[in-house]
Amino acid sequence: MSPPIARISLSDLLASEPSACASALEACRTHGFFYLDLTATTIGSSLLSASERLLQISHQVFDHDLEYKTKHDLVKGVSLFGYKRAGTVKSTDPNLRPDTTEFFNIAKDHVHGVATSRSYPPEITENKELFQSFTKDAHEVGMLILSVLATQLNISPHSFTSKNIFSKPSGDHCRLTHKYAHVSDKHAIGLPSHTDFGSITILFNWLGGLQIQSHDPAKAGEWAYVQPVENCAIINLGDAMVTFTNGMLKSAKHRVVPAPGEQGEVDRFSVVYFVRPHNEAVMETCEEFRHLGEGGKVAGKFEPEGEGVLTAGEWMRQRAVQLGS
Ligand SMILES: O=C(O)CCC(=O)C(=O)O
Ligand SMILES: [Fe+2]
Repeated sequence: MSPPIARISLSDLLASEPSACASALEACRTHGFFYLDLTATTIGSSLLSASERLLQISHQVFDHDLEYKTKHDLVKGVSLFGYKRAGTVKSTDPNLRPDTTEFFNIAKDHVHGVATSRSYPPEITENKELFQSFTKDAHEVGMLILSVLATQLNISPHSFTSKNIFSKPSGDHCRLTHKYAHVSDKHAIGLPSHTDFGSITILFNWLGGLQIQSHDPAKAGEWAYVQPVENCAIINLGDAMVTFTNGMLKSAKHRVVPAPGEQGEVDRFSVVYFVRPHNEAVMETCEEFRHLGEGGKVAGKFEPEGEGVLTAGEWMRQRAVQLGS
């Protein structure tokens, strides 16, 4: 079966290769998801090796008992950084199945000293340099993709990157996830259907289970697996890009289910970086897309409460209570 999303080479994007840049735009206008092949680039190799080391750290940190992990709990409705135990994500699953995934969310601002840090377990604090390089590289790849998309849309290449400045306080974070093996509760779901909140997500996983909704008209509404591909990250856009482009670019719904066959019987890990607009960025449609009218009202888009235009910081405070992504 052919993969449901395109595979685009980072090296081609770095070289502004026209067909790769056009494919990135096409992928973001349709699925909002694509594979990014990281081979043959310095930054890609460094991200791949960092993701492997973060996978090892995930094994260690999640192996502790719940009491150890919950000492570093995130505070629902206040901050999304820290530990989230399994079963606490707002459920959007039609059968209300509990999620079986625990997270550690590690703020970019905490590892780079942009904001005062919070408590994290020693497995995380003792590897600060790794978290620093991973977050910096992942953000840089995110900025490359955002500038490719802007250029392809014939707007200033800085239109999106200027809303995601690394050195400014933001909700950017690295997430380590662990889904328990699917043996105890056959009915459980890994992560219920959601869209990501920010601008762009860079995802590393090693086992199947991630699904997006099929874009094949014959299979409308059906879920399709996006399998891990060696040396590739999975890229997807979040709701902020839907707002900035008035729905021209998509943030696709996705979920994690137990992988089919033997893969479902083992623990599953993923390493994620979420690029989010910096806190003071204004969450409004860029001028160039205003003529699209109501096009921005697409399924899955986060609709904040309240009148007027909000900043990303205010958006995030509202979204924090949902604890999705
Ligand atoms: O683990 C995965 O493959 C996806 C994780 C995800 O969608 C999220 O953390 O928002
Ligand atoms: Fe997600």
